[in-house]
Amino acid sequence: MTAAHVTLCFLLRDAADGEHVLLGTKKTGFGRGKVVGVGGHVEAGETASEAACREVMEEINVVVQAKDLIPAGTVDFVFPAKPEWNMATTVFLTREWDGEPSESDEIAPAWFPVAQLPVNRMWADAEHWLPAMISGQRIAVTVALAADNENVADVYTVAWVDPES
Ligand SMILES: Nc1[nH]c(=O)nc2c1ncn2[C@H]1C[C@H](O)[C@@H](COP(=O)(O)OP(=O)(O)OP(=O)(O)O)O1
Repeated sequence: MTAAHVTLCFLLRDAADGEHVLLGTKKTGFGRGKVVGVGGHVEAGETASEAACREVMEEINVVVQAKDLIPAGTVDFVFPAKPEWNMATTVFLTREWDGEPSESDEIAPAWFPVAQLPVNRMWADAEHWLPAMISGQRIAVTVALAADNENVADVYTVAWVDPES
């Protein structure tokens, strides 16, 4: 599939009521108004790790070092009714960063309990892959969106092997 290469990076921390993940309300561009992961396009000459570190800095003002990124797998978002929206996503988790997440022009971050993700405000596909990745499963997921570009038509998941390990 022809697809833009993007990254997502999920910060994780433990709290009294269990594990929390940092998501954010997208303020601009693709997916505006939805609660999404922090991330964006991999630019020419960048690795996915470099892009993830840059995006967390740009979007939530924290420093994540590439060595602290935990590869979680990939998600290919396929929009059959809108192929120009197709995205090939490299997903990372991290438990280490410097700074306190804060709002940018692009995203308003907030912590959510992993056990209670705000699925009604997220892309409909997120519940099919995000909890599994946060739980430590390394997976390669293909999501086919429905004709409305919102609902999920199909999800296909296989084990993922890190090509860099
Ligand atoms: N079906 C889907 N479910 C989901 O959870 N995230 C999705 C998705 N389809 C796309 N995404 C994510 C992946 C990517 O991080 C993001 C889109 O990238 P960007 O935020 O960079 O796009 P924008 O066009 O807003 O920004 P620029 O790159 O600055 O133009 O949307």
